[in-house]
Amino acid sequence: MTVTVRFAPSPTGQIHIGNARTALFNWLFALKNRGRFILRFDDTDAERSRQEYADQTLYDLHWLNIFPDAVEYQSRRRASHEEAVERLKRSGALYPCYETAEELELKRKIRLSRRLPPIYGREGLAYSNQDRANFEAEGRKPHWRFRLPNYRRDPFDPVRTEITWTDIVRGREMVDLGSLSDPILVREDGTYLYTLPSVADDIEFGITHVIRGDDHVTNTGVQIALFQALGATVPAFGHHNLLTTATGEGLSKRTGALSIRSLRESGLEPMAIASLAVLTGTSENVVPESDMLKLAERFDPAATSRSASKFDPDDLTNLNRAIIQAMPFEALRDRLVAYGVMGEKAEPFWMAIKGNLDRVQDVTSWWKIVTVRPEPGVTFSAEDVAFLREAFDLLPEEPWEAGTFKEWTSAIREKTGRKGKALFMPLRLALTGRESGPELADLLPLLGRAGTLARRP
Ligand SMILES: Nc1ncnc2c1ncn2[C@@H]1O[C@H](COP(=O)(O)OP(=O)(O)OP(=O)(O)O)[C@@H](O)[C@H]1O
Repeated sequence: MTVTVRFAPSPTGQIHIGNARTALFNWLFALKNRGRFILRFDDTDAERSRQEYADQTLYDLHWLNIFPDAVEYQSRRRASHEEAVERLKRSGALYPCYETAEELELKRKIRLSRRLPPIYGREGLAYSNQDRANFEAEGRKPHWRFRLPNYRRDPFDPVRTEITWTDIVRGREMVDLGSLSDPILVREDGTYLYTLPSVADDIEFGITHVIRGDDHVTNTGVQIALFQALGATVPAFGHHNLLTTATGEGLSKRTGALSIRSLRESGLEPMAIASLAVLTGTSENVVPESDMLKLAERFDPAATSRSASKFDPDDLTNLNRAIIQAMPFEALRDRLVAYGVMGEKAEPFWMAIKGNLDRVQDVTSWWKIVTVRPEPGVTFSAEDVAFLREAFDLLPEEPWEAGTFKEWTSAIREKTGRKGKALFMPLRLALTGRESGPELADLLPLLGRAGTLARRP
């Protein structure tokens, strides 16, 4: 059987780094198992769902190097959901209830006062045809609840209501259906809650593994029961921990915090984001992987920790730096052109500069420093000006070789008696206008003799 997974966001905002974690867990699982990855938009909430968010999600996934085998929209699958509802009604697994929200609240209070669990008492199951006709005559419309099964292991065992499964991420898991109300699957107005379309579509698309955030663990107990009630094979389930902001707040598509779009627009590399989204909150070291197949090799869902994991933007910058440093010039040539970095100096410039960049876009300022002039703002003491003038006068004639910089600084040391920081910092400031940056030995050939002398104070 082909492994088939799905990522099922609601198109109600910009997907964030936590959603990307779910998408990547599924994508890497599919890659590892040569399986299929379906992107399913859970867009049955017509009020909040928007096509532009769906389009944006697909764009974000492509940018992260996730390429769905199929894209589906739940809103276009109503007929298939209705068919599942009819089957459940026929088998008695779905039953009509007529209580208003106030009546339900009152019942809940009464059960609590009697020290019974505050769950729905299944009164709807007891209605006669006449009761139902009376409710309808009052103008009430039914909502439909799914009768959760009670399991009896053998006739001598008490009734068991636990559903267990072996979670791909968390190991042995159990949900006690006895502690839950029979869930409403169809509202009074005929619209569906999340559970039914989700299970009906998982069945129809042949989903073999449902991998998602642990906000769904309890849903899974109910959903397994629903798969069974619909006579379908129950897929395997995996629930990974959720990501939070660095200060521990939850993420939501509606706020736009840590959205993939904002991370992309801030100039981060997709593999830095993917590496962090997958490896953070696991027992794996968060080290950058430069392509998806390598990340897939590292990916082990069972290594994921159970508690929520804080997403630290500083980690992301460090990963980004490491990924940039490992990038061959060829892979970047076209992108650099877009920043104006081109010509014969482009490659040696990249090699000299790449270890100093947080983001690729930072090349612009360095390119200007190298090809035009240092950023203004440095003022030298009279003593340093004298030193620099002396130093620049010692600059060797061209042609230059690999050892030219060393030769120059040895001559400066000998003539001026300066060494270490006292020698190198004024040189660096004069050549680049900055206190830190690439090796001066690598920069010098880029400046050339004329360019270097032009920086003499
Ligand atoms: N913070 C998070 N960390 C990891 N996974 C998450 C996080 N938030 C949501 N997910 C997962 O992303 C998938 C898509 O979920 P959904 O579309 O409901 O997103 P959401 O961000 O939870 O929703 P909302 O639209 O309410 O902000 C689900 O599998 C869910 O478990």
